Amino acid sequence: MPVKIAPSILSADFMNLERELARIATADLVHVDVMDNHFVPNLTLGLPVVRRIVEVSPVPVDVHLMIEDADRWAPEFARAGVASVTFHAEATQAPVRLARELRSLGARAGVALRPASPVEPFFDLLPELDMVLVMTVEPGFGGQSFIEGTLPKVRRTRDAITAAGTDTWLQVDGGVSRETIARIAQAGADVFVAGSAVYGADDVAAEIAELRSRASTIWA
Ligand SMILES: O=C(CO)[C@H](O)[C@H](O)COP(=O)(O)O
Ligand SMILES: [Co+2]
Repeated sequence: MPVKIAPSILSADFMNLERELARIATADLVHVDVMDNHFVPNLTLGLPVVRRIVEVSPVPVDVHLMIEDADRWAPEFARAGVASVTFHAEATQAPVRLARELRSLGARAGVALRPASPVEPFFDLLPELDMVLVMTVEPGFGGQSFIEGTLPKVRRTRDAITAAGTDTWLQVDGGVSRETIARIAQAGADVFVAGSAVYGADDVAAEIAELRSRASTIWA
Protein backbone atom coordinates (compact mmCIF):
# COMPACT_ATOMS: atom_id res chain seq x y z
CA MET A 1 0.00 0.00 0.00
CA PRO A 2 1.59 3.26 -1.07
CA VAL A 3 -0.15 5.64 1.32
CA LYS A 4 1.92 7.08 4.17
CA ILE A 5 0.68 9.32 6.96
CA ALA A 6 3.27 11.66 8.48
CA PRO A 7 2.04 13.68 11.47
CA SER A 8 3.87 17.00 11.92
CA ILE A 9 5.11 17.69 15.43
CA LEU A 10 4.75 21.40 14.69
CA SER A 11 1.32 21.03 16.29
CA ALA A 12 2.54 18.86 19.19
CA ASP A 13 3.34 19.95 22.74
CA PHE A 14 7.04 20.88 22.49
CA MET A 15 7.43 20.57 26.25
CA ASN A 16 6.55 16.85 26.06
CA LEU A 17 8.01 15.68 22.77
CA GLU A 18 8.76 12.10 23.82
CA ARG A 19 5.16 11.58 24.90
CA GLU A 20 3.90 13.29 21.76
CA LEU A 21 6.02 10.97 19.60
CA ALA A 22 4.67 7.91 21.42
CA ARG A 23 1.13 9.05 20.58
CA ILE A 24 1.80 8.69 16.84
CA ALA A 25 3.39 5.23 16.93
CA THR A 26 0.86 3.97 14.37
CA ALA A 27 1.93 6.57 11.80
CA ASP A 28 4.34 5.79 8.97
CA LEU A 29 6.72 8.70 9.57
CA VAL A 30 7.05 11.69 11.87
CA HIS A 31 7.43 15.00 10.05
CA VAL A 32 9.78 17.48 11.73
CA ASP A 33 9.59 21.10 10.56
CA VAL A 34 12.89 22.95 10.94
CA MET A 35 12.51 26.73 10.49
CA ASP A 36 15.22 29.39 10.80
CA ASN A 37 13.24 32.69 10.85
CA HIS A 38 14.94 33.64 7.56
CA PHE A 39 13.57 31.31 4.91
CA VAL A 40 10.22 31.52 6.70
CA PRO A 41 9.03 33.97 9.38
CA ASN A 42 9.05 31.39 12.16
CA LEU A 43 11.62 29.61 14.31
CA THR A 44 11.23 26.06 15.57
CA LEU A 45 13.99 23.60 16.43
CA GLY A 46 17.40 22.52 15.22
CA LEU A 47 19.96 19.75 15.15
CA PRO A 48 20.30 18.98 18.88
CA VAL A 49 16.56 18.40 19.21
CA VAL A 50 16.39 16.41 15.97
CA ARG A 51 19.18 14.12 17.24
CA ARG A 52 17.11 13.32 20.35
CA ILE A 53 13.95 12.83 18.28
CA VAL A 54 15.80 10.23 16.19
CA GLU A 55 16.75 8.41 19.39
CA VAL A 56 13.26 8.22 20.85
CA SER A 57 10.90 8.22 17.87
CA PRO A 58 8.93 4.99 17.30
CA VAL A 59 8.72 5.77 13.56
CA PRO A 60 11.25 7.01 10.96
CA VAL A 61 11.98 10.73 11.03
CA ASP A 62 11.16 12.88 8.00
CA VAL A 63 12.83 16.31 8.26
CA HIS A 64 11.42 19.28 6.35
CA LEU A 65 14.04 22.02 6.22
CA MET A 66 12.63 25.52 5.87
CA ILE A 67 16.02 27.17 6.21
CA GLU A 68 18.38 29.19 4.08
CA ASP A 69 21.66 27.68 2.93
CA ALA A 70 20.37 24.13 2.68
CA ASP A 71 23.64 23.13 0.99
CA ARG A 72 25.46 23.84 4.25
CA TRP A 73 22.97 22.38 6.73
CA ALA A 74 21.01 19.55 5.14
CA PRO A 75 23.88 17.02 5.29
CA GLU A 76 24.14 17.59 9.04
CA PHE A 77 20.57 16.36 9.44
CA ALA A 78 21.37 13.27 7.39
CA ARG A 79 24.32 12.64 9.72
CA ALA A 80 21.90 12.87 12.64
CA GLY A 81 20.34 9.65 11.36
CA VAL A 82 17.00 10.83 10.02
CA ALA A 83 15.26 8.72 7.37
CA SER A 84 14.68 11.57 4.95
CA VAL A 85 15.83 15.14 4.48
CA THR A 86 13.75 17.49 2.35
CA PHE A 87 15.28 20.83 1.39
CA HIS A 88 13.58 23.68 -0.43
CA ALA A 89 14.40 24.21 -4.10
CA GLU A 90 14.42 27.94 -3.36
CA ALA A 91 17.15 27.52 -0.73
CA THR A 92 19.80 25.55 -2.58
CA GLN A 93 22.34 26.43 -5.25
CA ALA A 94 22.86 22.83 -6.34
CA PRO A 95 19.90 20.50 -5.74
CA VAL A 96 21.40 17.47 -7.49
CA ARG A 97 24.73 17.74 -5.71
CA LEU A 98 22.89 18.09 -2.40
CA ALA A 99 20.54 15.17 -3.11
CA ARG A 100 23.51 12.97 -3.98
CA GLU A 101 25.27 13.96 -0.79
CA LEU A 102 22.20 13.15 1.31
CA ARG A 103 21.86 9.76 -0.33
CA SER A 104 25.54 9.03 0.21
CA LEU A 105 24.96 9.73 3.92
CA GLY A 106 22.16 7.15 4.01
CA ALA A 107 19.13 9.46 3.96
CA ARG A 108 16.34 9.71 1.43
CA ALA A 109 16.62 12.99 -0.48
CA GLY A 110 13.60 15.22 -1.04
CA VAL A 111 13.04 18.56 -2.73
CA ALA A 112 10.24 20.88 -1.57
CA LEU A 113 8.47 23.60 -3.53
CA ARG A 114 6.58 26.62 -2.27
CA PRO A 115 3.07 26.90 -3.76
CA ALA A 116 4.21 29.42 -6.41
CA SER A 117 7.42 27.57 -7.39
CA PRO A 118 7.36 25.48 -10.57
CA VAL A 119 7.97 21.75 -10.32
CA GLU A 120 8.75 21.25 -14.01
CA PRO A 121 12.53 21.93 -13.69
CA PHE A 122 12.72 18.78 -11.54
CA PHE A 123 10.96 16.40 -13.91
CA ASP A 124 14.16 15.39 -15.69
CA LEU A 125 15.90 15.05 -12.33
CA LEU A 126 13.46 12.60 -10.71
CA PRO A 127 15.98 9.69 -10.75
CA GLU A 128 18.08 11.82 -8.38
CA LEU A 129 15.21 12.32 -5.92
CA ASP A 130 13.49 10.04 -3.40
CA MET A 131 10.70 12.50 -2.73
CA VAL A 132 9.07 15.65 -4.09
CA LEU A 133 7.18 17.77 -1.55
CA VAL A 134 4.50 19.99 -3.02
CA MET A 135 3.63 22.59 -0.36
CA THR A 136 -0.11 23.11 -0.20
CA VAL A 137 0.18 26.14 2.11
CA GLU A 138 2.84 28.84 2.28
CA PRO A 139 5.52 27.33 4.51
CA GLY A 140 5.99 28.74 7.99
CA PHE A 141 3.01 27.84 10.12
CA GLY A 142 0.67 24.98 10.93
CA GLY A 143 -3.09 25.29 10.90
CA GLN A 144 -3.44 27.16 7.60
CA SER A 145 -6.13 26.38 5.08
CA PHE A 146 -5.34 24.21 2.08
CA ILE A 147 -4.60 26.04 -1.21
CA GLU A 148 -6.81 24.36 -3.82
CA GLY A 149 -4.75 25.86 -6.65
CA THR A 150 -1.82 23.58 -5.80
CA LEU A 151 -3.70 20.42 -6.84
CA PRO A 152 -2.85 20.65 -10.57
CA LYS A 153 0.83 20.74 -9.61
CA VAL A 154 0.37 17.56 -7.56
CA ARG A 155 -1.25 15.89 -10.60
CA ARG A 156 1.51 17.04 -12.99
CA THR A 157 4.12 15.74 -10.58
CA ARG A 158 2.43 12.35 -10.29
CA ASP A 159 2.21 12.10 -14.08
CA ALA A 160 5.91 12.94 -14.38
CA ILE A 161 6.86 10.31 -11.77
CA THR A 162 4.77 7.71 -13.60
CA ALA A 163 6.40 8.65 -16.91
CA ALA A 164 9.88 8.52 -15.39
CA GLY A 165 9.19 5.15 -13.79
CA THR A 166 11.00 6.15 -10.60
CA ASP A 167 10.12 5.22 -7.01
CA THR A 168 9.88 8.89 -6.03
CA TRP A 169 7.39 9.59 -3.23
CA LEU A 170 5.04 12.54 -3.69
CA GLN A 171 4.43 14.34 -0.41
CA VAL A 172 1.92 17.08 0.33
CA ASP A 173 2.17 19.35 3.34
CA GLY A 174 -0.28 21.94 4.59
CA GLY A 175 -4.00 21.84 5.29
CA VAL A 176 -4.30 18.05 5.01
CA SER A 177 -7.44 16.92 6.84
CA ARG A 178 -10.40 14.54 6.61
CA GLU A 179 -12.00 17.11 4.32
CA THR A 180 -9.10 17.51 1.87
CA ILE A 181 -7.17 14.23 1.88
CA ALA A 182 -9.26 12.32 -0.66
CA ARG A 183 -8.94 15.11 -3.24
CA ILE A 184 -5.20 15.28 -2.66
CA ALA A 185 -4.85 11.51 -3.04
CA GLN A 186 -6.94 11.71 -6.20
CA ALA A 187 -4.39 14.16 -7.57
CA GLY A 188 -1.65 11.59 -6.98
CA ALA A 189 0.00 12.25 -3.61
CA ASP A 190 1.10 9.25 -1.58
CA VAL A 191 2.70 10.81 1.53
CA PHE A 192 0.46 13.06 3.61
CA VAL A 193 1.74 15.44 6.27
CA ALA A 194 -0.87 16.41 8.82
CA GLY A 195 -0.13 18.54 11.86
CA SER A 196 -3.18 20.23 13.29
CA ALA A 197 -5.54 17.51 12.00
CA VAL A 198 -3.69 14.80 13.92
CA TYR A 199 -2.53 16.56 17.07
CA GLY A 200 -5.76 18.54 17.31
CA ALA A 201 -7.82 15.33 17.43
CA ASP A 202 -9.09 13.86 20.69
CA ASP A 203 -8.02 10.38 19.56
CA VAL A 204 -4.76 10.74 17.65
CA ALA A 205 -4.50 7.07 16.62
CA ALA A 206 -8.07 7.09 15.30
CA GLU A 207 -7.37 10.24 13.29
CA ILE A 208 -4.27 8.67 11.71
CA ALA A 209 -6.34 5.59 10.82
CA GLU A 210 -9.13 7.71 9.37
CA LEU A 211 -6.77 9.78 7.22
CA ARG A 212 -5.04 6.62 5.98
CA SER A 213 -8.37 5.02 5.18
CA ARG A 214 -9.65 8.02 3.20
CA ALA A 215 -6.44 8.26 1.16
CA SER A 216 -6.17 4.48 0.67
CA THR A 217 -9.66 4.26 -0.81
CA ILE A 218 -8.43 6.37 -3.68
CA TRP A 219 -5.23 4.37 -4.18
CA ALA A 220 -6.93 0.94 -3.87
O1 LIG B 1 5.67 22.61 6.91
C1 LIG B 1 4.73 22.97 7.57
C2 LIG B 1 4.40 24.43 7.69
O2 LIG B 1 5.32 25.15 6.96
C3 LIG B 1 3.91 21.95 8.35
O3 LIG B 1 4.45 20.68 8.11
C4 LIG B 1 2.44 21.99 7.97
O4 LIG B 1 1.91 23.26 7.97
C5 LIG B 1 1.63 21.06 8.84
O5 LIG B 1 0.61 21.71 9.50
P1 LIG B 1 -0.95 21.56 9.16
O6 LIG B 1 -1.20 20.11 8.84
O7 LIG B 1 -1.60 22.03 10.41
O8 LIG B 1 -1.23 22.45 7.96
CO1 LIG C 1 6.39 20.59 6.87
